[in-house]
Amino acid sequence: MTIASPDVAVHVRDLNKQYTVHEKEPGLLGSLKSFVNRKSRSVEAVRGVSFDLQPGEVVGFLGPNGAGKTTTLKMLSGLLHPSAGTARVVGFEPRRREAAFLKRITLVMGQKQQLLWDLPALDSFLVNQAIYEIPDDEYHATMREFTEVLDLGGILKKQVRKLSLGERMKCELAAALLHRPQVLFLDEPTIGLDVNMQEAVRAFVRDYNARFGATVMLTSHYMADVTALAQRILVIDRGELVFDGDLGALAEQGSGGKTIRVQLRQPASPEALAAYGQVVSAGGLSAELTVPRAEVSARAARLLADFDVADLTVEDPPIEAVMAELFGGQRAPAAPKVEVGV
Ligand SMILES: Nc1ncnc2c1ncn2[C@@H]1O[C@H](COP(=O)(O)OP(=O)(O)OP(=O)(O)O)[C@@H](O)[C@H]1O
Repeated sequence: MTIASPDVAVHVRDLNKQYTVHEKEPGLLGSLKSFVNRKSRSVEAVRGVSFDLQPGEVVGFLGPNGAGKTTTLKMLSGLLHPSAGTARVVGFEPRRREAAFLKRITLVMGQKQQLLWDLPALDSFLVNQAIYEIPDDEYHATMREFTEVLDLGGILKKQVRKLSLGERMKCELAAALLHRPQVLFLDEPTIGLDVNMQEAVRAFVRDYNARFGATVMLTSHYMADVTALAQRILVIDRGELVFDGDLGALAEQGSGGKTIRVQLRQPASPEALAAYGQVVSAGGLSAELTVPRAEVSARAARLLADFDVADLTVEDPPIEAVMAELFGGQRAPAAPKVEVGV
């Protein structure tokens, strides 16, 4: 059933996805064995996930490899049917893939290409114009904007196969957003790109969000993407949502301390600073210390009292450090259920 005029952009309740994986031992004998005694394994990729995204929100969707991010985004785009639970995106049930729904969303997968390989990107854009029934004037206006913002001028007429990865990704983004979707599911949109190109993609997404009030759900292994774009973070681990909050609150999850950076007017030795925290770097007039979270104020006050301090800042640990702490351990994946069938 389709629900019109939603208050929330994305509504997810108790979403589950199980994959059934058939297993076969290697070689001819393995093939014969699987013929008479087929083994299948059920993988619970997404388990009981619930969240709502408000219109215009930009949300970072993080988690270790195999956590269930792509599976969730595919369910929200209607490419996969949930095994159980509810998903509504701008009021539509994604699995139905209604035309009105597809016009409002897009899914960009950094690892998969959607452009026609042997043709110039411009031809793919025209195909998308026809698919999404974009009126000519809107198409030309959007193309003008995207060409300028993404600097597509010199590459639109080149065969896609001859584009660099960065150039191709810019064209992929333009093609995927040509119909001005309200909800963007971006799965690793900057993967493999150099830092300049990553920044260009980020700037484009930020600008699109600001101008069209689009809702964005973004996965990325580059934390800079997430910290630059997302106000809110969802963390999924082994199929379950384990965190939903802002970046600062995520940093609190780690046991690591905060970073105090000081700029001094008189040089101080690392030994002198060691009494105030764990010295990460020191030398001359600047120093960086890690201090236990609970003692930040007291240590900062002592530093200000004991040294001639020109500047002092307190920062959360880099989000990479928090994620590495949360997921760095080589934990076994959720124990799969093994089913033996004939
Ligand atoms: N088509 C499939 N058939 C069977 N199992 C699958 C399939 N796709 C994904 N899985 C399994 O589901 C789990 C979740 O995979 P998913 O791709 O959603 O994770 P992810 O968080 O996107 O990982 P990554 O960051 O590595 O891309 C993994 O255990 C994966 O092996």
